[in-house]
Amino acid sequence: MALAVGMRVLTRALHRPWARGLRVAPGRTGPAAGGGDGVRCFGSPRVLVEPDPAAGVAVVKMRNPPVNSFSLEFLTELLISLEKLENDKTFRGIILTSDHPGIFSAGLDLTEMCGRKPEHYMEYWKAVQEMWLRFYLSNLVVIAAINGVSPAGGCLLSLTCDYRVLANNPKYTIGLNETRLGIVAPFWFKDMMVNTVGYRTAERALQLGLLFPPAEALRVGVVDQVVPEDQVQSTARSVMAQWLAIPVCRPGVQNQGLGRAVLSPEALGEAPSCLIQPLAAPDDPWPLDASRQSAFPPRGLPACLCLQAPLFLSLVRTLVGFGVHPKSKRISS
Ligand SMILES: CC/C=C\C/C=C\CCCC/C=C/C(=O)SCCNC(=O)CCNC(=O)[C@H](O)C(C)(C)COP(=O)(O)OP(=O)(O)OC[C@H]1O[C@@H](n2cnc3c(N)ncnc32)[C@H](O)[C@@H]1OP(=O)(O)O
Repeated sequence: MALAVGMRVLTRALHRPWARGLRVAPGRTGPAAGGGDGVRCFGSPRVLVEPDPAAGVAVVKMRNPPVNSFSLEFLTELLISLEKLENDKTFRGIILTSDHPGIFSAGLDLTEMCGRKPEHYMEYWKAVQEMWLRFYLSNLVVIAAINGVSPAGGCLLSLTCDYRVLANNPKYTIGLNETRLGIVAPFWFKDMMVNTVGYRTAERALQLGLLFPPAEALRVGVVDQVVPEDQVQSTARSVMAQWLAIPVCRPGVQNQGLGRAVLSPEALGEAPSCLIQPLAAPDDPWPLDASRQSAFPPRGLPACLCLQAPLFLSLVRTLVGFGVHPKSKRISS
């Protein structure tokens, strides 16, 4: 299904450039997550924050209908909310969830990735990287309460979290399905998966673009807990309490070196400029040999990405995931 929808979105974006405007969700106020008096929700059109100051926790709800895809506007708002919470010493942890049960996030907004100018790709890609880095390196404990389907970038976002609770609904699949869209997951997506589920499981999952239903997701370790749908939020809160009982939980982990396992100079900001590298750069450390050329375009590569072949190829070369050439087993760590 993800494949069909992905293709449909990409094709439509090419033909309906005018339809890419902002989707503004209505604002909302309400009681604090903890039910305390006088504490109001805040946030932005696409991100709702329900603070529970007494517990030191805020529930951050993604609300970018219809599928919480990562549009540039949404990423910007999400990062602003995170920064606000990080700068407010009241909070030590956040629970990341969807305001629209059924869909945690459809991942990157496919309409941001075709039919645009190179500057837009750079801006967009930078925002995607920043989202990843900021969540991954946050000094807040982040628990994902995954209350819906979570492919590709949606899965990546959850992988930045300290713990993942998934609702037990067979429709709520999770994984890095990029290859099914004819896209190669960037190396840092891949590294996050390797760190979470181990090399062999990640290798197979990325090559086949597997989306795991809850039981499988738990078995391979892409999520930490699967609970009945109506217990996702309460479980996330219990887990958070466990984490917050440790005085230096998240910074402590980073001090031990675990939190920076996949960081590299490329991840820290060079990728956008790599996006517009000439296709056959003379200093290419990994020249496009015949075997790899034959891998392009990958079967099922969306037409719009083919049209942007130079950009796409240099991106693929730079943001290495598993298996541009499936037998290469090239690991960029
Ligand atoms: C700058 C970089 C330049 C080039 C990039 C090249 C490579 C970089 C690779 C980076 C790695 C990529 C990571 C990603 O995250 S790619 C996105 C992958 N996502 C998916 O595969 C999910 C696709 N969607 C679905 O499977 C379903 O929509 C979903 C989430 C299961 C929900 O199903 P359902 O409730 O039935 O809803 P619909 O399918 O009817 O969808 C409703 C509506 O939303 C549109 N839509 C769905 N997904 C996306 C999306 N990712 N981006 C944008 N829009 C999306 C869908 O088309 C419908 O639109 P409509 O107008 O018909 O209402």
